[in-house]
Amino acid sequence: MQNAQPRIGVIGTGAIGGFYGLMLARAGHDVHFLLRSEYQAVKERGITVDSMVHGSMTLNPVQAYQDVADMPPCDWLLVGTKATGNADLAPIIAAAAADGAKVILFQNGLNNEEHLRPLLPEHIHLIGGLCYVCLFREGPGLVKHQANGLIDLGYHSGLANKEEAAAIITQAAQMFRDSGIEAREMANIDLARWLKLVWNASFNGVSVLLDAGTDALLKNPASRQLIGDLMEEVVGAAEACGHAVPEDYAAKLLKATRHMPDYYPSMYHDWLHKRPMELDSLYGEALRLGAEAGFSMPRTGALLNMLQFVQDNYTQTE
Ligand SMILES: NC(=O)C1=CN([C@@H]2O[C@H](COP(=O)(O)OP(=O)(O)OC[C@H]3O[C@@H](n4cnc5c(N)ncnc54)[C@H](OP(=O)(O)O)[C@@H]3O)[C@@H](O)[C@H]2O)C=CC1
Ligand SMILES: CC(C)(CO)C(=O)C(=O)O
Repeated sequence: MQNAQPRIGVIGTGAIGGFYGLMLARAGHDVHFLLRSEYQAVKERGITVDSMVHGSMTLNPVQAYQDVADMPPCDWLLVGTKATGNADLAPIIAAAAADGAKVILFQNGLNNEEHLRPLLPEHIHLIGGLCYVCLFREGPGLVKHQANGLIDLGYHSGLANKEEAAAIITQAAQMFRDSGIEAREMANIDLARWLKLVWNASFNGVSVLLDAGTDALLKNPASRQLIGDLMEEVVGAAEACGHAVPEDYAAKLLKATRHMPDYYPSMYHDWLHKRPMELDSLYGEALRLGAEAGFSMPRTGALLNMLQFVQDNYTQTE
């Protein structure tokens, strides 16, 4: 049974979960937030998004939970955790989901839905969501929003037929648009993931290794060349896997990045705070799929090896 007003749950209230959840709540939706380390701070002071686009926005009080067992069953679930924790995600999603719930996986990388699907109950509709937004956590319950917000949404799997799946995506897109967020309906979620990866596989890892944001990386000819070459490699892999990438896609992304404020990607913040980086979903999966399609990605492979070294150093010394 769906509620008259759909109930929305946010699993993982960090930068992405905090921002999109707050935007939906601000538009009048009934939003419930699952938190972990920041639960107490959010219970006391709420969630604040300091946005360079919308100004400062605070949601207080917050319908916040520390234990998924206390959450009411939700019709929509927005998953804003890092892909590194996906092995533990399925029981949490299943516990928070109403019958026939629509679960939107707001994560970067490839094949996230592919790995999660077999672990989820059949009744759940699984949707991929790619967020073109610049956010980071400044402190407990405090999110900085620097730019953008567009979401690409595509149905991955569930009991819906083709028409029903398209209707679910239209409904999701409308819910975000009504809350002031641009949303596009994507017929092919795998293509949407590859397109997003062109930016993430290049900027995310290089920002960590060179300890630099987008402005510095684009200003220096050597790093600009490296970013461009990495982008072209991912475009090549996507095409080898059968995806039609728009013409001059890498050049267009580089141009769009010049118009963004100086930005340090989400992986940079993981490195800064010595958290696991999304190495497998951003790099490992692309290398595997590329290799299966007979496409070699030497630059991406080298980047992954260096990032693995960096991560091993800080995880093994703690
Ligand atoms: N930041 C951005 O601008 C963008 C990020 N993305 C993608 O979005 C995804 C989320 O990134 P982002 O929001 O930056 O990450 P954050 O680290 O800011 O947020 C992740 C949140 O998930 C919480 N969490 C993890 N596991 C659990 C759990 N088991 N129960 C409850 N909460 C949990 C974390 O809590 P805790 O603090 O306790 O660890 C944290 O609050 C990633 O895949 C990223 O690549 C995509 C586009 C842009
Ligand atoms: C491409 C970008 C900056 C969103 O626009 C992003 O996905 C990230 O920081 O991980």
